[in-house]
Amino acid sequence: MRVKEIRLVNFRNYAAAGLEAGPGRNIIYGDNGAGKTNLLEALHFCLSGSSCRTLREEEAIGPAGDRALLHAVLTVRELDVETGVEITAAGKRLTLNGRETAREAFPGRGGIVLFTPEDLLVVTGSPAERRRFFDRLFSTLIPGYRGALRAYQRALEQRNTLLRTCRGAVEPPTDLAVWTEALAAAASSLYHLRLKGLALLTPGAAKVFRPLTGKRLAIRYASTVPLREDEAATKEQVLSALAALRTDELRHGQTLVGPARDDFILLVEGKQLRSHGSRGEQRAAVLALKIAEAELLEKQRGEGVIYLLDDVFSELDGKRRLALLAATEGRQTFITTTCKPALKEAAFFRVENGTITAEGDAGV
Ligand SMILES: Nc1ncnc2c1ncn2[C@@H]1O[C@H](COP(=O)(O)OP(=O)(O)OP(=O)(O)O)[C@@H](O)[C@H]1O
Repeated sequence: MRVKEIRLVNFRNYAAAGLEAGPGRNIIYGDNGAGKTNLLEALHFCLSGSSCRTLREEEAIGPAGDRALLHAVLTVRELDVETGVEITAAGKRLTLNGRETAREAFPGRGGIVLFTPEDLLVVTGSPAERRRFFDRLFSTLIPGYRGALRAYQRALEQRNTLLRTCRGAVEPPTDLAVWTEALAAAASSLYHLRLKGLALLTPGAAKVFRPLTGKRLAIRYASTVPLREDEAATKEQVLSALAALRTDELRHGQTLVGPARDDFILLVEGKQLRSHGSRGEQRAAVLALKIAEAELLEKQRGEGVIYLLDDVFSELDGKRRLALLAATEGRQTFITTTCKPALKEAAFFRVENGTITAEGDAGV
C-alpha cells in the first residue's frame, strides 16, 4: 500500500494544499507550527478514516468555512483507490472511490505505523500508559487479544462495582465468588496472550534497537500474580492471590491484583530504561517497538505498511538517524522534521504557514 497523492481543503491551517508523494521516504520539513503534524494527520485520515490526534475531529475544520475536505489517491495491491473525508460539526462522511463507506472499509486500517512524540510516554509515563500502548499493539497483532481484553475489562468492572458497593464490609457479598471466578478466567487468558505478544515482539524490537544504540533491549512483564506455563494453573494463582487479598479488597472497594495492575518493564543492558536510559535511547526503544510492529503487521497482511513518523529525528544523532532510515528502508515513510536532513534518496516537501512546496517544483 502507498499514498500517491493527497489534497487538503480548509483542513486545520491549510486553506488548499496537497502533495504527490514519493514511493519511499517523504521528508516534510518546516518551522514549528508550520503544519507538519497537521499534514500527517490528514494522511492518517485518508488512510484509516480517522484522526490520529483527537476524538473531536471537528477541531480539524479550518477557519474558511464549515467543513474540511480531504482527498487521497492510494495504491492498494497494485490498484488505485480514492478515499475522501468530509468533516463537519455534524460528523464526518467517508468515501471510497466516490461511494459513501464505513471507516472499517478504509484500506489503511491496520496498515499504518504511527510514531508521535507522545509515544515516549510508553517509557517515561505511568504503568497505565505502558499497558495502553501494549494493549493497542497486541490488539492488532495477536488474534483474540481484543476480545480477551474486553472480557477482562468487563469482569473487572463488574467485580469492582460490587466491591465498591460493599466497601468496608467484613464479609464478602454472596455474588462476589461468581465475579471472582469470571475475573480469574479472563485474567489468565489475557496473561497468556500478553506473554505471547511479548515473545513475538521483543526479538524484532531488540534487533532494531541494537544498531540504533549499540545496546541490548529486553522487556520484562512485571506481574502482580505469579504466572505459570499452563493457563489453568495461572487461573489458580489469580484465585489464590485474590483470596489472600480479600480483606484489603473489601477495605479499598476494588480489585488489587491482575493485568490491570501490571507493568511492562523496558530494560537496556539489564537496567531500567525509564531511569537509566538517555532520551535518545528512550526514543530509540519506542521506535524499535514500532518498527518491530510494522514487520509483524506486514507478515500478517502480506503487504507493506506505511510509516507516519512525527518529529522522529529529535534527540537522535546523525549515526542513529541513518540507522533509523535503514530500518525503515523499503516502505513508504512520511517523516516530519524542523531541519531538512541531507539525504539523497527522498522526496522533500517544505511546509510553511499552511502551504506545501515540493522540492524541485512549485508545489501542487
Ligand atoms: N482547526 C484549525 N484551524 C486553523 N489552524 C489550526 C487548526 N488546528 C490547528 N491549527 C494550527 O496549525 C498550526 C500548525 O500545527 P502543527 O501541529 O501541524 O505544527 P508543526 O509544523 O507540526 O509544528 P511543530 O514543529 O511545533 O510540531 C498551529 O499553529 C495550530 O494553531
